[in-house]
Amino acid sequence: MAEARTIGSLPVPNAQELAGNCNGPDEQIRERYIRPEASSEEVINNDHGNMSIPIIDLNKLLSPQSSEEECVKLRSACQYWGFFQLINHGVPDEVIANLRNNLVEFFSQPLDAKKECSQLPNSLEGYGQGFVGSNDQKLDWADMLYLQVQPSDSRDLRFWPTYPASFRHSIEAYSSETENIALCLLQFMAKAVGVEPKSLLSIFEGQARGMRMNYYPPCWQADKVLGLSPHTDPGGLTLLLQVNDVQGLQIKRDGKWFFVNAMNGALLVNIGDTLEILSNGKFRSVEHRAVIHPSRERISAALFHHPCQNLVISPLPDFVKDGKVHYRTISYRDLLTEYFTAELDGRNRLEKMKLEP
Ligand SMILES: O=C(O)CCC(=O)C(=O)O
Ligand SMILES: [Fe+2]
Repeated sequence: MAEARTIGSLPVPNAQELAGNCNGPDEQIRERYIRPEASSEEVINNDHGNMSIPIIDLNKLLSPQSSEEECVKLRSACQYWGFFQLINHGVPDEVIANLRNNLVEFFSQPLDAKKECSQLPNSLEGYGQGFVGSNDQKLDWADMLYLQVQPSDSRDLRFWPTYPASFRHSIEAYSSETENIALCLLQFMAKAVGVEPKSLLSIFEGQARGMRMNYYPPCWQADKVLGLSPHTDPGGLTLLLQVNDVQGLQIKRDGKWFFVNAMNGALLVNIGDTLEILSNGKFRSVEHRAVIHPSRERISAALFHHPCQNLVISPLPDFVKDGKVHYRTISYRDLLTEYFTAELDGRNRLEKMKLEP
């Protein structure tokens, strides 16, 4: 997201270092990291039946005998959950394993080594923390490495780690193996709701993709902090890979948080704001957050698919069959600027764009 390159953020401590220095019962967590909502809101941990997020099989979508039935599941997943676990996605195990190993190794280096790819002033690309706009903003218990990965000529290699030696190659391989997954899903999503597949495809084909690799250090008072504040993703589809075996993603449904048990080998897919608006609300961009483990680090990698920077987003005519437009028009640039800087978090930003029924 080009905006990530032009938005300056206030410097804040490195969370991994902070955690390393204060991980004992005698230490107080700094005030700016204390988040009462981390433990005050109800969390559903039940992973059975209609309480668990849907599983979609890409193979079944692609085979003529099962496609229609799987499309019905996909439609329901996009309408009611905004999230699903994608299995049989075709990304080779080895490509995922290499990325996983390299990420674990990258984050386990001493801080000085990671600082070789530090964010620069006025940019969120590179190694550092998420956007911080004021000195009293609450802080997330996390560090990140954000890279623009596609198109390949937009890469800024200053921020691409050179250690481990195979890291750049791993990101490249993962990025190219996942290239068509989101585009393919978009076509099935359109088909599932009776819309011409080209309508969504043409908006995302060949556009920018960015990868946000999140590092969540453990915290002995894990229920007092948050790894990633509640938010919705701004773009089209996000492919989220849980890198190690520590769970921590929660999504909001009917006012309650649901703990997601990411399946090993699956990719978590979620819908971003742009897709909710384009689909006139048919597909839902769902609020999610990351929580912290008391004794183990957690790593995740989110691959964001963006539309063209200059896109002016409004519901597509194919999705406005009943004649009612439910969202205001907004440029993607403004949407991104709001994502990075606005005070509104969670779904509130998106709610503001809704027109009165
Ligand atoms: O770490 C996670 O599970 C969530 C990451 C996420 O939502 C993001 O990077 O936008
Ligand atoms: Fe997200």
